[in-house]
Amino acid sequence: MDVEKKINRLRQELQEHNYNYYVLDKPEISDYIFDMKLKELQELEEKHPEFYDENSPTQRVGGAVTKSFATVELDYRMYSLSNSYSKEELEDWEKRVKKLVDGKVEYVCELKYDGASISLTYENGELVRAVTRGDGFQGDDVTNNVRTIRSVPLKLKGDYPEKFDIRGEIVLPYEGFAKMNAERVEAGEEPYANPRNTASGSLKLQDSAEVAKRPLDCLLYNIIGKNLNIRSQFESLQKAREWGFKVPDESELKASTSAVMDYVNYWDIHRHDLPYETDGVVVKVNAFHQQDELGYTAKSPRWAMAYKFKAEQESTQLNKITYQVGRTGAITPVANLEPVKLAGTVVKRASLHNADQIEKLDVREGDTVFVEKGGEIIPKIVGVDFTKRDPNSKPTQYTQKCPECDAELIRNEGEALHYCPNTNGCAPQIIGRIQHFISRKAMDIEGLGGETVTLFVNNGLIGTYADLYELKKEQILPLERMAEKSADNLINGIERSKEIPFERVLFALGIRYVGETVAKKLARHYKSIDALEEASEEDLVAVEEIGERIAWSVADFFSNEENKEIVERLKNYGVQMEISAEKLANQTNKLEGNTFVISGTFELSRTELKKLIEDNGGKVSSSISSKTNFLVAGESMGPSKLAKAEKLGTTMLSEEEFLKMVQ
Ligand SMILES: NC(=O)c1ccc[n+]([C@@H]2O[C@H](COP(=O)([O-])OP(=O)(O)OC[C@H]3O[C@@H](n4cnc5c(N)ncnc54)[C@H](O)[C@@H]3O)[C@@H](O)[C@H]2O)c1
Ligand SMILES: [Zn+2]
Repeated sequence: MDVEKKINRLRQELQEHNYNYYVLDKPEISDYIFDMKLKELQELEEKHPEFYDENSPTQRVGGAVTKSFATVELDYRMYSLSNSYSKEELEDWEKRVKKLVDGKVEYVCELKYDGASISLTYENGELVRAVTRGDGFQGDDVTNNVRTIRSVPLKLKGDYPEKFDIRGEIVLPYEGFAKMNAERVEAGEEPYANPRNTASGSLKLQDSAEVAKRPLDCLLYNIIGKNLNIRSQFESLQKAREWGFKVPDESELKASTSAVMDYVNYWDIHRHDLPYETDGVVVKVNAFHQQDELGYTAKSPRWAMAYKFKAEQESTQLNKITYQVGRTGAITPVANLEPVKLAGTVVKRASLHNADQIEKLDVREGDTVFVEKGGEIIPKIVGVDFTKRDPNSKPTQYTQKCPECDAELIRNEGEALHYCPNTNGCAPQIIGRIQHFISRKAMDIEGLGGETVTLFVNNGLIGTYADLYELKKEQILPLERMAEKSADNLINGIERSKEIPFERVLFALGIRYVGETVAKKLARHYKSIDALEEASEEDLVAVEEIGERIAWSVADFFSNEENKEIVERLKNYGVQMEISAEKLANQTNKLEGNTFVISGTFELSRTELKKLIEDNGGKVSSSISSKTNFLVAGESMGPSKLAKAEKLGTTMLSEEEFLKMVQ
């Protein structure tokens, strides 16, 4: 192919991947493949300087500003990093460094945290601004979202300078990521792909209250400003710690690239013990005066180099594709593999996500596939080794029947997953639903665990969660491992669950897409199961924050006669199917459709104010935006909130005025 054409094609391709990665947070290729393509482009451009273009992905930071936030100029540019994948590349870099600077060079090794870059500005010890990297010159103002991250200090300690910027990475530690995904799966939704994209996506949410719920963390690595009196990168890390920032303490000072390689090799193995994802090591020339001598290229500092870990990938044979049925009937395809060792564990199964993914990768039984372990618990298939494909193999036909009950599967328009519609006759759904019903956040039935539920179902004692309320001690005593005392506990636990408030009962029913929050909203709005049952899809969509998908799912649940009967039975056993009279007496819809921000100090506590707003149907948000209807302003309210409210023309209320609204 003609070189110019090839260069242009690569540029276009890389730009598209940048967009998928930075703007949509949905990369379609692995980082390694991306880096190899970028390298190919770089080499072509070096050989053919006549095709130089300042807009090439080799010359520009890959991100972009979005339209959803205010765009702000960065006081100091944010760069990308050059990267290397081998000792040789690192040694070449060292040679270039030594050519350009005088004297002894020391290197700081830091872990390369894999998340979203952020720049924080502090003035007089207070966080005033948080901006994403954007295109490196200007970024998105995400201050309100970043304020909700607990490891970001809002006020500093020690002898910090009057004004400075600090750079870092917003990450989502594995534990929090796994918890978020467990909750999504609970609500019948597809899990998030990996911590990095979820962290970056979280930062771009419009509702800060939603961001606050995400267990994000902020790790800092660089202080920038004027007259800071800091002379090296290592000292800068130390200072940041002293002022109250979270700076991981794995960083080390090294005298040569061979010592750097020891550090890299150690962390390549031990990175799995860290609580968050890392994708390499960043090596930086320590002394700031040497950094100044080295300077920058169009895109990255010459004084730093990222050594990237290779994603852990192996190839193995795919023996069979099987299908699993979840509690909500969602089907997930699973690749059963010839066992292979990957990142220290033996892998036998990998996720294939859904039918689209299988089609996109064109995975077939008998193929040799590439398996990768990212932030996920279960590894995934990232590609097929087509050179090894049996020429007689045929494209995978996604199953049309439920593997458990043989029912014909359905797939709703616009949805990625297939479902088994045989809700009340499909074993994993029956068991999963009862297990969800008894779980801690739902009916919280003490003395009853998931395995016991399976035992009961398999012994024909129960077939729906309503059957729990008919269980007799005599029935369960003969079962394995059931002692007198545990049987009593269990029966008492079931009895006590009749006190669980309606909103949690609604969540416990396990209606697809009705998670905890949605259940609360529906309970508040409809107040009883009868009213909810009568609501049409149109009525439901009209409720604030209830989308079409949820509305459809709720209506679908109640259109099923068996479900209606189960609900009726629960009501007759005395399970709470409406908001209690006492609670109802305190609740109105006076503030429905209005969003409030509370700022300052009041006679009432903030919790009391918040409860008043919510009990009267209003919504509380932590930051002012164009969606805020009222700002309840107390004593000593923050000047930035006031300025923002004035700018947006938000109506301000005193405590007294607010109380009149809900009287
Ligand atoms: N898969 C895809 O489609 C796709 C598309 C675009 C980019 N990418 C990936 O993203 C990378 C390019 O992104 P980039 O330009 O942000 O470069 P980068 O992520 O390789 O390096 C720069 C970034 O590293 C981060 N970082 C983490 N720890 C650091 C530390 N201790 N010190 C300094 N910086 C630290 C900073 O946020 C900085 O902005 C590529 O390597 C590529 O693998 C992938
Ligand atoms: Zn089924």
